[in-house]
Amino acid sequence: MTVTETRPGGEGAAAAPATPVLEVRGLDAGYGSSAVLHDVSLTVPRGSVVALLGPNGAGKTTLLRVASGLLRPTRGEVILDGRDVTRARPYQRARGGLCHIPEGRGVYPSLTVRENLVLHTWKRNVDDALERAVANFPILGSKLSQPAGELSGGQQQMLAVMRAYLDEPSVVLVDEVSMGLAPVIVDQIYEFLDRIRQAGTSLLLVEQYVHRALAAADRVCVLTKGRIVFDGRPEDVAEEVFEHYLGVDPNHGG
Ligand SMILES: Nc1ncnc2c1ncn2[C@@H]1O[C@H](COP(=O)(O)OP(=O)(O)OP(=O)(O)O)[C@@H](O)[C@H]1O
Repeated sequence: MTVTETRPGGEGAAAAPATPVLEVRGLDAGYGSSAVLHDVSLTVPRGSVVALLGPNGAGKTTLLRVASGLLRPTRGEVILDGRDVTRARPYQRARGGLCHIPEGRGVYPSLTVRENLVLHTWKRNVDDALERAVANFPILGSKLSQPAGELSGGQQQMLAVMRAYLDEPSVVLVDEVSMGLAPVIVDQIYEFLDRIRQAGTSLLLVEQYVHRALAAADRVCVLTKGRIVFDGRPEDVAEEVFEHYLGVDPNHGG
């Protein structure tokens, strides 16, 4: 185990254990006159992993953007740790315990690996943070002085996901973390996310590999054309949902 501490659940007093760490209720959102999300509600129970699945263009990234405050909904609420943050700015939600790891490599390419890590040590001792990063992803240890832009895609993703540990969030939104990566690297990143989860952090995962997401998740929400069409346990996802909405064989691959 390289991540062992229990998460405090962000700034201020932690909410009661039964309070979901994140809830969105009745969200409508879009871009200009283009409506994307329609009456979307979703709950991330404390300590759980929720997989948000759905076809391309369904609105998964849009939902994460609304949850983290990058996009203002036209209707509905976002509740973080029992507090209504619908009107809160992204940095206020970050201070409240929400960490958003966006699609693509969320690193500063011209800064060194060390500098990228140190940017996320506002809650931590720098030496401890570097040590933890290297313990989780040893390859980063030999690259601390290199610009992050010179790392491979997988190494950049390792660096990006370290925020899920360094920021000490209560909930992490992870968007397409596997995109374009070799399966062996994806395995390492999922092992890291599992350690984060075991330490008490909740996760909302958008993932293109349906079966990998189902294996990691306690709960699954399927979004299609901006509407939730399934919300339940991974083992209860019906064949029809796999075939019609997710486009994968219920038993293999994907
Ligand atoms: N910045 C933007 N401006 C206008 N329309 C956008 C913008 N971002 C996304 N959209 C549109 O919103 C819809 C939902 O996009 P979104 O990226 O949320 O879907 P997604 O489910 O994450 O898709 P994917 O799996 O392909 O990443 C799409 O029709 C997309 O074209």
